[in-house]
Amino acid sequence: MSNHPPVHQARKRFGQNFLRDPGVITRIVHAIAPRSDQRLIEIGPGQGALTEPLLDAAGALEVIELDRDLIPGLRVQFFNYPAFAIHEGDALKFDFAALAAEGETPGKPLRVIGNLPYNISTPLIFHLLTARDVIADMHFMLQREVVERLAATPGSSAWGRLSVMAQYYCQVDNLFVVPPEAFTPRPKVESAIVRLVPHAEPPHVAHDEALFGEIVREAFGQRRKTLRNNFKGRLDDAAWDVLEIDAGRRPQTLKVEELVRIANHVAGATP
Ligand SMILES: C[S@@+](CC[C@H](N)C(=O)[O-])C[C@H]1O[C@@H](n2cnc3c(N)ncnc32)[C@H](O)[C@@H]1O
Repeated sequence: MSNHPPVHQARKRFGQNFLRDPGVITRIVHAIAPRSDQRLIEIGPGQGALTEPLLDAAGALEVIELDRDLIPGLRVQFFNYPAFAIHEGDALKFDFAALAAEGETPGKPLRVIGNLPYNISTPLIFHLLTARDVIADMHFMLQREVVERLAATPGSSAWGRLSVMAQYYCQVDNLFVVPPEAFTPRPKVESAIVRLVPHAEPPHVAHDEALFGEIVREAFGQRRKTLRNNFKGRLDDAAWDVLEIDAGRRPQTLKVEELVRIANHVAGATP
């Protein structure tokens, strides 16, 4: 059992919407299924809605919290848990690879969890993807629309750069929707829980991942244009023939594997 935290006024600039619904909290913890031999990292513990059941299940937990005013409350609340640690700071700048290399179990992959502030969710996911080698999996509560983009399939309206980059590096599962009433204060939009599990090896390997990222950005830069127009400076009709991709298609229809094929062709063609 934890101690009772002091009263805190939710702050908009830190994207604070605190989870209050015990049924939703149980469902999230159940989906994560934490175990005592795992290294759990929670981003943005807030007032500990997820922290407490995660700690009870795993026995150990580290949190990263940016709002300094929440830190004393967390210290009081989890005073009785010896294996609870707080990292004060910005998760967007946090070195997850260095964290995984240190501590009592260096090298143990991290399980990252967070009910994330909506304003930082996409950059934070891109930041975490750079540390994917030290991450076992990630479970996030995000704006429902962002989860739908992460887990989209080619051809759908939600399919875009975020879907491609997430699915290049991870298996992505849209788990369930969480209504605004589950939080205080209530957000204006619906939320959803997503699971991202980094692939040990990407199923389709881009030889130059930075170039792959550029190609994906260019592909979706102007969605209404055909591939021929979007890649005018890079690929001519002969190249599209070699790639066996119809240059009259829209970027929205491209699969991850096709984007990898384009990037690898461009990489090969670049002197
Ligand atoms: C949506 S609230 C979730 C709070 C709590 N986990 C819950 O479910 O009730 C987001 C939390 O992330 C924290 N936060 C915001 N920006 C952050 C950042 N860049 N790095 C770490 N924590 C951040 C906020 O202060 C807040 O505690």
